[in-house]
Amino acid sequence: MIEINKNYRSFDALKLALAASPVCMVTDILLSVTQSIMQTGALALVTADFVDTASAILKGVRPRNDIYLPLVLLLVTLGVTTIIGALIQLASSRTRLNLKRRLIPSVVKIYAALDYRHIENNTSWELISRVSRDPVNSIMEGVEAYIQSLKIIISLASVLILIVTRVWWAAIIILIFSAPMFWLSVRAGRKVYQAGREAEKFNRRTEYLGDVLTGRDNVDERTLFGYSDEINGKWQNLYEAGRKLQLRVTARMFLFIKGSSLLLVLISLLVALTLIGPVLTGQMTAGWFMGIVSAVFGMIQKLGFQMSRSLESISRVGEYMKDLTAFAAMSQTKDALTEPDAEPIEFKSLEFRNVCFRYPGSERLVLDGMSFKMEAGRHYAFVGKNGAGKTTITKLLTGLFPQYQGEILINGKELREYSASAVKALFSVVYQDFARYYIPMKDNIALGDLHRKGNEMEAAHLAGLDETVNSLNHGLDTPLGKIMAGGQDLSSGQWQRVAIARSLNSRAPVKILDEPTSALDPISESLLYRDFERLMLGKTTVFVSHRLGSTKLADEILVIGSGRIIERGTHDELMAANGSYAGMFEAQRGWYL
Ligand SMILES: Nc1ncnc2c1ncn2[C@@H]1O[C@H](COP(=O)(O)OP(=O)(O)OP(=O)(O)O)[C@@H](O)[C@H]1O
Repeated sequence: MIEINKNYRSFDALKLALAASPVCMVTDILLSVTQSIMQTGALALVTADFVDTASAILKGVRPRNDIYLPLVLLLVTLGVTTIIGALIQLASSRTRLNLKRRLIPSVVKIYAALDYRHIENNTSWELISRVSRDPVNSIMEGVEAYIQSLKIIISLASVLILIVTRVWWAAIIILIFSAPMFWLSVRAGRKVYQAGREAEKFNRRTEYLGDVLTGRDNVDERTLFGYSDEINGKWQNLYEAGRKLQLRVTARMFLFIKGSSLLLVLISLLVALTLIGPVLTGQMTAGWFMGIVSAVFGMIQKLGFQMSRSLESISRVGEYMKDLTAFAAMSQTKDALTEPDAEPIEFKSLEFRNVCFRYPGSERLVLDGMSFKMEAGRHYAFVGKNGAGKTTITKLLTGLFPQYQGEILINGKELREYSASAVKALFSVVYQDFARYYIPMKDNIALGDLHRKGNEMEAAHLAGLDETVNSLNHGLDTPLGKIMAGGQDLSSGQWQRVAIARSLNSRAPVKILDEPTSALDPISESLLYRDFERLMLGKTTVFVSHRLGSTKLADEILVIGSGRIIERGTHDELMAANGSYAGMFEAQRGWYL
C-alpha cells in the first residue's frame, strides 16, 4: 500500500483511506456533506418556518392545524441529523479497520526490508519509530480532519447563502475574518507536530526507563540494587522536559483558538444586532431572524474551534506524511524478505581479503585490513579481547553490513554478488544475544529452517533438550515464556539450548556459534563440546568464544587484535609461539589451578 519513493503529502491520507476502504469512505463523505447541510441551512429554514407559523397561529392569522407540518419537518431534520451522525461513525470505524488491515502489513514490510544500518543509527531509528508507532491513527486523524473541514465549508457556504439573501455585507465580514484564521491554524498545526517530534525523543527515553522501572526482565536487579528511586528521578526529569516542550505549544495553540473564537462570537453578535432592524421594520420575519442567528452562532462555533483543530490536524498529518516519505525512501536490502533457499549452495571456502569496516556514523575502523581464509568442513575459532570485532565479522559474513571495503569471497565469488536467499541458506547463527520467541518450543526450533519442518524433536535431542521437553506440560507443543496461555518459562541455559537446536535444525553448511555456551552449566557445556564433532560432522563451524578450553576443538584458531588477525594456528602451535593467545590461555588456566 505504501509506495517506495513516492512523495506523500497530507492529502494522500485521504487517498490511502480511499484505497483501503472505498465504499465506507465515499459513504462517510456523502453522509457528512448531507449532515452539514441538514445541521445548518435546512435547520435554519425549518426553524424559520416553524417560528413564523407558530407566531401566525398565536396572532390568529392561521389555523392551529398549520403547525403540524413545520413541526414534523423540524423533528425530522433533527432526527435525521442524529441518525446520520451514527452512520458516519460506523463508516469511519469500518474505514479505520480496513486501513489497519492494509496499512500495517505494508509498513511492516518496509520496516523488515530496511538496511540493517538504519536500525543501528540513532537518527534513522527515531524516524522509523515515529512512522511505525501508530500509522493508522496518524493517517485517520488527517482523514477525519479533511472530512470535518469539508463539513465546515459546506456549513459555512449554506449559512452564507442564507445571510446573503438578507444582509449581504455580514457574509463578507465573516469571510474576511475567517481567512487569516485558516492560515494561522495551518501554521499552528505544523508547530505542534514539530514539537511532538522533539518530544518523541523524550518519549522514547522515558519509555525505556519506564520499562526498566516496571519490566519483568529487570525485576531481580531492581529489587536487589534498589535503584528504583534513582531511575525514577531520571525518568521524571526527562518526562518533565518533554512535557514542558509540549505544554508550551499546546498553551499557545489554546490561546490562539480562544482568541479567535472570541473574535468570531463578536462578529456573530454584530450580525444578530444588525438583523434586529429589518425584523422591527417588518422586512424580515422573526422566524428567519431566529433561523439565521442560530445557524450563524452554530457555524461560528465550528469555525472557531473545530476548523482550527482540523487545520492543525491536517498540517500535522502533512508532517507525518513527510516522515512517511522519508521512511519509504530509506534504502532497503534487496531480497531482505525472501526466505533462505531450500537447498544451500555447496560451500567450499570463505575468504576475507583486506577487509576494512567502520559502523555507520562511527569514525573508528573496527576491521582494519582483516584477511583470512576458511575451508569447508573445518572448525575455526575467533578469539580476542572484548570489542576486538569478532561479532562484527559474523555480521559482515551474513550480509547485514554490505558497506565494507575489501573483499569477502564465498567459493571465490564476492559475497555481495550472491542473492540474499543464497547467503541466508549458507549460514546459521547462534547469536550471543540469541532471541527468545514466546511461541511453542516446536515452532521456536522450526524457525531455524522453515523448509525442514518435522525434525524439531531430533534437533531438540541433539541440543540436549530431552529432559527439558519431558518436563514441559505439552512437550514440544508447550508455548515458551509467559505471553501465551499455558506458557512455561525456561532457564537461560535452556533458552540457549533452544537457540542451538534452532541452528542444528538448519541445513546451512556453515554454523556460526557466537558464545554458544555462555549460559550452560559446566557439565552441559563439556557434554556439548564432547558431542561437538558428531553434531557438526561435515559442517564448517566458526566459533567465537572467550572460553579458551573450547577453542582447543578448532582446527585453526584466529586471534584478532587491532582490527586484523594477529596470530593463527592450532592450539598447540599458538601455545608454542607463546604470543597473545598463549597469554590469554595461561591467564584463564591460572584460575583453575
Ligand atoms: N552498532 C554499532 N555501532 C557502532 N559501533 C559498534 C556497533 N556495534 C559494535 N560496535 C563497536 O565495534 C567494536 C567491535 O564490536 P564486536 O561486538 O564485534 O566485538 P567482539 O569482539 O564481538 O566483543 P565481545 O567479545 O565483547 O563480544 C566494539 O568496539 C563496539 O563498540
